Amino acid sequence: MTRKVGIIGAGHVGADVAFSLVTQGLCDIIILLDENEKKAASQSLELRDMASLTASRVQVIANDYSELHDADVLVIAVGPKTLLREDRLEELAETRAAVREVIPRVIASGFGGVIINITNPCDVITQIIQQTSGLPDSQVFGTGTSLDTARMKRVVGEFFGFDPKSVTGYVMGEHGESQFVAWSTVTLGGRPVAELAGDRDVDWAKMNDAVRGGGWEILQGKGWTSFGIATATARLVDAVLSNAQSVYPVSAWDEELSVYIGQPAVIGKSGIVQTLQPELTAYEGVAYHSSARVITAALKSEHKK
Ligand SMILES: NC(=O)c1ccc[n+]([C@@H]2O[C@H](COP(=O)([O-])OP(=O)(O)OC[C@H]3O[C@@H](n4cnc5c(N)ncnc54)[C@H](O)[C@@H]3O)[C@@H](O)[C@H]2O)c1
Repeated sequence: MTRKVGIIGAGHVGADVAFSLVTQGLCDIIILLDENEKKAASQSLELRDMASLTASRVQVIANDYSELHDADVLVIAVGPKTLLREDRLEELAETRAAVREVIPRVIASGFGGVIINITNPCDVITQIIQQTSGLPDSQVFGTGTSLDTARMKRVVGEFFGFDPKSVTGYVMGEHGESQFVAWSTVTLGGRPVAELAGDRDVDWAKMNDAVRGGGWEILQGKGWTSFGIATATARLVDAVLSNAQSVYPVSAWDEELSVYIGQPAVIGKSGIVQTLQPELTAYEGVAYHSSARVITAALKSEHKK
């Protein structure tokens, strides 16, 4: 069976997602789309240059929306004119307009696969994509707190001197300023971090800030972030293509709060199989609800103008 993946937005993030998929041989065909057609064509040409060097063959096609009709997965990575903003919500006016322009074209192609959204503000844009597409909410999800969770694993792993892969647990809530590390879920080798810290004086709030501020720190130096999110997205694309039933922290629909928000969810071939709300402490529960309010307020902000 041919595994076909579309990517809209051939900038830093979209191109690095394609690069990850090609180098890891995770799909057979990539459709790269961008309003800057020259850029999408160049990116695809460079990716095709890799064909003789990678283990498996991946076909890359540029700028043809009609090719999406039988794609299994579509990654949204369109961006605003400038990325240098500390709060991702500031991208909303531009990125909302961009997805409202591209999604009807996607649906017109006959696309019926799973949409994975990266574009910021991720949770808000994911909801707009779902509403605009008319696809079931399980078939549309965002990368959400995947990247923040990877950052948390780096911060915690480096603090305790462990491989970040040995850290389990989740960052939850908005992929933005109101996110929080759900410390009660974080373990190292099965032991809760608080227990492992023992008598050490750990500044948990500072660690939380290091996780939340990680993206801004990178943006200030290089102007964009892409390696982490591209790697996380490649894992999610693979989870859909292989019907993995794996758990990832993504922006999934919360039925009770009527909002897309970062939480652990099981990913399979039709998208979200189920969400798995961990048992949070009272403090974390409050943080989750207040983060949901931030996302909802951003969604409603358009109607106030
Ligand atoms: N969710 C996450 O964890 C995460 C991490 C990093 C970046 N991002 C977000 O990803 C997005 C892309 O970032 P980037 O660094 O690749 O930006 P970029 O400027 O390098 O690329 C964005 C691309 O989108 C294209 N584009 C804009 N409007 C379009 C439209 N209507 N149709 C087709 N193409 C369009 C642009 O031409 C450009 O090539 C941003 O919103 C950024 O904030 C999210």
